[in-house]
Amino acid sequence: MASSNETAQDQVTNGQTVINVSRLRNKFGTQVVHDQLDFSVRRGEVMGIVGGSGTGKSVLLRTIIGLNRPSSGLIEVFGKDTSKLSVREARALQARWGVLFQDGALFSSLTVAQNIEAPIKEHTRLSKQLRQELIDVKVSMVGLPADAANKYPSELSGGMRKRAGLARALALDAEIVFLDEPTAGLDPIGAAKFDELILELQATLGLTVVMVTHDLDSLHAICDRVAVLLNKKVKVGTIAELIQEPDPWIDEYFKGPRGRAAETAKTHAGHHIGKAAQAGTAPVTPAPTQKRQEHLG
Ligand SMILES: Nc1ncnc2c1ncn2[C@@H]1O[C@H](COP(=O)(O)OP(=O)(O)OP(=O)(O)O)[C@@H](O)[C@H]1O
Repeated sequence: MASSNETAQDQVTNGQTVINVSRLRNKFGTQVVHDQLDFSVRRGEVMGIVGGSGTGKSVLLRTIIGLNRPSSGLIEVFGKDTSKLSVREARALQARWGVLFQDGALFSSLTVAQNIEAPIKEHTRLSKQLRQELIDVKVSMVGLPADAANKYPSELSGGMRKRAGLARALALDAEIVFLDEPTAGLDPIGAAKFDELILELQATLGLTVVMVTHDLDSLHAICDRVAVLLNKKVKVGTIAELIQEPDPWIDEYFKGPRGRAAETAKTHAGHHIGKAAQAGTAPVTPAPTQKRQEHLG
C-alpha cells in the first residue's frame, strides 16, 4: 500500500490537495483543543476558517505552518510531511507560503519596502536592484501607492498596513497565503476592498488562500468553502452545505441576523468586484470557477 505521503503527493500532482491534516491532536496542559481533526485544502481555493472563541482557529493555522508542534497527527503541505523535513527542506517549503497575521504583521522599525525585502533577502540571493524591482511590483500589486514603500507602518492607515502585510506575505510568489482575521479592524468599505484584493490575487496568481475570519461578509464574498471548528473537530463545506448541518452553533452563526444580512450583502460584493473588472481596475483574471460565479451572484 502506498504511504500516506505518496498519496498526498499524488493528489497534489492531480491538482487536488495542497494541505492535508489527519488525526490532528493539540493539547495544552489538560486542555484538548483539537482531537482527531481531519482537514484538507485544495489548490486554488479560498478556505475560510470559523468557530467560536477559543475553538482553535489560530492554533490550527500555527500548526500547519509549523509554529506549533502538535501532540499527534499528520500535517502534509504540498505532499510533504512537515514533521520530517530537514532544515533546508523546511526553509524551501516556507518560501512557498506567505502569512499575514492580525497583529505583528510588519516590523514597525522598518519601512514598508524593507519589510517586503526581508523575506526576499532571507530566501534568495537577488541583487539589490532586482530586490528593488520586486518590491515595486509587490507594492503596486496590493494596490498601494508607490510612495507608501518608504513609509513606516505607523505612518499608514489600518487598511494600508494590511495591504503592506499582504505584499510582504507574497514577496516570494507564495502559492498559499494564510490570513488570520485580515479584515479585523477595517471599516466595512475597507474590508470589502481587501476582500476584493484577495479575490483578484487568488484569480490572477492561482493562490490558495486559508483565512481565519469572523467576518461573515468575507465568508460570503470570497470563500469557496468554509471550515467550522466545533467540538475539537472540523466540518467543511460550502455555506449552502453547512447550513444543512443540524448543529446549533452553525445554525445561529449562518442563519442569525448577521448571517442573513451578510448573505443579502453578497450580491453587492459581486457587483462591486464585477464593476472593478469592467472598469479595468482589476488585474487580468482567468475565467472564474463555477463556484466563484455562484459567490459573485
Ligand atoms: N501556546 C499556548 N499555550 C497554552 N494554551 C494555548 C496556546 N495557544 C493557544 N492556547 C489555547 O488554545 C485555545 C485555542 O486558541 P486559539 O487562539 O486557536 O483560539 P481561536 O479559535 O483562534 O480564538 P479567537 O477567535 O478568540 O481568536 C485557547 O483556549 C487558548 O488559550
